[in-house]
Amino acid sequence: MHDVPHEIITVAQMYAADRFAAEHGVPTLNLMEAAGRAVADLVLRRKPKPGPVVVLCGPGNNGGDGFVVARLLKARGWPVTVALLGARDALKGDAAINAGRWSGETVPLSPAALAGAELVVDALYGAGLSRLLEGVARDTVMALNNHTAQVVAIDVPSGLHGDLGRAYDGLCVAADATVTFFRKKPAHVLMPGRIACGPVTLAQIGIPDEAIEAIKPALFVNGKRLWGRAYPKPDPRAHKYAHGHAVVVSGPAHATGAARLAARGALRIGAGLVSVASPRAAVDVNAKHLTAIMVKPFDGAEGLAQLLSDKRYNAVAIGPGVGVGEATRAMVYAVLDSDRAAVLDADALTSFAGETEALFGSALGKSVLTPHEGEFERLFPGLLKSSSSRIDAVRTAAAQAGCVVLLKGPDTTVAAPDGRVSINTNAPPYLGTAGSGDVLAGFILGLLAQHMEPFLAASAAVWMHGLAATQFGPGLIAEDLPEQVPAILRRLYEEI
Ligand SMILES: NC(=O)C1=CN([C@@H]2O[C@H](COP(=O)(O)OP(=O)(O)OC[C@H]3O[C@@H](n4cnc5c(N)ncnc54)[C@H](O)[C@@H]3O)[C@@H](O)[C@H]2O)[C@@H](O)CC1
Ligand SMILES: Nc1ncnc2c1ncn2[C@@H]1O[C@H](COP(=O)(O)OP(=O)(O)O)[C@@H](O)[C@H]1O
Ligand SMILES: [K+]
Repeated sequence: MHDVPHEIITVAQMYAADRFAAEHGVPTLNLMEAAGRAVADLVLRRKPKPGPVVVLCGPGNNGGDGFVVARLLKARGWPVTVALLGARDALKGDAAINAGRWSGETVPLSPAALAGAELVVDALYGAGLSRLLEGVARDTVMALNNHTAQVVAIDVPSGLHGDLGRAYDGLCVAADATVTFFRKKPAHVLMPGRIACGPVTLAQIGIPDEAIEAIKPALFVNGKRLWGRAYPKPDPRAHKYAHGHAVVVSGPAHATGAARLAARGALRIGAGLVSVASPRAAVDVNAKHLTAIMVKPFDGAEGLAQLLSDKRYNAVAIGPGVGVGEATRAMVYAVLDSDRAAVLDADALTSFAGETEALFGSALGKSVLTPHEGEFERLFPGLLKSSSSRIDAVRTAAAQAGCVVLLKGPDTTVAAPDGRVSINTNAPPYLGTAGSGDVLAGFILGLLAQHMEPFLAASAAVWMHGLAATQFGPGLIAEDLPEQVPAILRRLYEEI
């Protein structure tokens, strides 16, 4: 398994990690030296030939890191200028010490200081900046974002808030690459911060790893490190029922494709058997288009309840294509009453707009809700806007619903009611194509059928979905996604 740490820590937790290091005998000055060295190393990797560098240094420790970078690059013969925000004698602590060790050219920060730079190191502010950029810092960042120099940001692109994943008023440095320390912060994975960072390098600078055990983060980059150990693996003793029997509820005769996309996703990801529960009037069309997947006729919510009384069906997905209204609400209750692991998606969510109290009051514990932003707004009106970040919004939603909630998007966020949250970073924009969400519901369903717990199943499915899209590439349509799974699984089984 790859060993880039997957925990994400908040700004407050980062300060706690610093304190932990200091209490365990690691001088903060050493951390700053190692941080600056990691940044200088990245600069040398990105630009092997020396050229004019301007280091923008701010008034805090981020600026202190900048002074270290300036010194290390100058020592290798690079032409380096430091552009300092504020007075040099206003610097404190380790930053002041490193400013004292800088013997090169220092000019006041201004847009003019960027002239001639081929590379700019952004050491103005770190992840803890709790206000918008103002004055000369603002003017310089605006000039920098229109400049041709490549930009390497220290910790975060200045102006970006580490916990929120955005700048207060939208203005932050647009970096070509970012180096951060110890663990990623939310800003490195949430949109639009992720774009402002460019590729993020995680540098270990001497903070003991035990600090993570003390901090106990509940936020994770979605990936194998999070769910690899829980992922269902081939077992020579198993038979198809050991891999679960997944059911997807089909819509009426004119809207059956979505259910079949989900069903195929569930089958490809390894459910032992998959059935499409089909309204009788849609049996013909479903049967014509399905082979390995079975068709099970039913009528109405009562019929669905009767069907699900067969204990061999252990996971159910409902929503894609089923239509909005009372009939769907009744079917959702039939699914929840059956006490199976469940995926509630699309119309199964929209049908509860304005009536969420009853839904959240029922036994949702084994369910995963998979809204996109529109559906999320219908279920949790105003929550996205009133929350400080997407992480807080989805975490609150999961606590309110009492089950796993997955908010789709380029930074798909999955939250469990116990507070765990994963953020996905591998999804390409061409996933925004009709029916890709239906396949995602099927992937989750297939993993639930294989007895994975809902938070890890949902997270793993999101990651597989993103990788399937990346692997197929541009031109993707929803049908392509399940067909990418075999190649992904072949590699995955070797890695977990
Ligand atoms: N965490 C770590 O383990 C390490 C962190 N280092 C660096 O330290 C940085 C964090 O240092 P700092 O906490 O000094 O952060 P900054 O360097 O972002 O500076 C904060 C400064 O900005 C100003 N500021 C921020 N918010 C303000 C507000 N609301 N109102 C007024 N002024 C405000 C203040 O002057 C404050 O001193 C990180 O970004 C990283 O670059 C490194 O030195 C190495 C070790
Ligand atoms: N810009 C984007 N980048 C990455 N993934 C995206 C983007 N836009 C949409 N997606 C993904 O595409 C899928 C769309 O699902 P959904 O909105 O339910 O559509 P549909 O109902 O057509 O299947 C989700 O998994 C979502 O995360
Ligand atoms: K910075």
